[in-house]
Amino acid sequence: MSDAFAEIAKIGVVPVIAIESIDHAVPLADALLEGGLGVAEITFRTEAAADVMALLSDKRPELLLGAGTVLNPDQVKRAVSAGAAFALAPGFDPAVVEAAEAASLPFAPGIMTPSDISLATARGCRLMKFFPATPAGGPSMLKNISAPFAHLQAKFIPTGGVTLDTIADWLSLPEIAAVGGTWIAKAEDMRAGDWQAIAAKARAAVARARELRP
Ligand SMILES: O=C(O)C(=O)C[C@H](O)[C@H](O)COP(=O)(O)O
Repeated sequence: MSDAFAEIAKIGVVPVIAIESIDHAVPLADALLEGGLGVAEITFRTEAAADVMALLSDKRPELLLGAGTVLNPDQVKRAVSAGAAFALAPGFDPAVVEAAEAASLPFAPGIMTPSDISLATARGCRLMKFFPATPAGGPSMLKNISAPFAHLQAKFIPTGGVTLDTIADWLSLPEIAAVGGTWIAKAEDMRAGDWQAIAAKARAAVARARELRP
């Protein structure tokens, strides 16, 4: 596993962020860091994503910066030029895996079925996003679909419906590297400039992860 992914597994929580304005970038990063959360997945769900990553890799290099919702090879390139240290996607697209490999960008594709895991592991992936984790069946679903791949040391980041209250259900499984989700940095908190709320949610998530993985 890459250094970036090993670090994510150590932290145990990845905030998934759809950031609407470049003006939110530094205050958001500072809120996460103040909460003790040194990682962020900036998703390509918004226009601002690439500029936000470029700004943060310059101004807040201490934050482990990843690109999320990477849906095509062009976004892999944009993530790399913006200084992202890793990338994730909601689904599995071999063209994206290939582009990430060519760019030496650690990449975790999304999976939801044994077939997805089969395709992704055959393509060399060992860390995968389990999306949408909660509606797809929660921890017991992941436990079952990942069992045949355990000998490959496949690990997962569940996202989709994960909250502070369900972190424990996930992190107690050995095949989980970390949990992810948008509950830490909500769009409405960023819009309202409520950075303290984000710092508090980051702090609570980190504390919960540490309780489970001291
Ligand atoms: O955007 C991506 O690349 C994704 O893979 C999906 C996100 O991680 C989930 O949509 C987060 O889900 P919530 O925490 O329930 O809001």
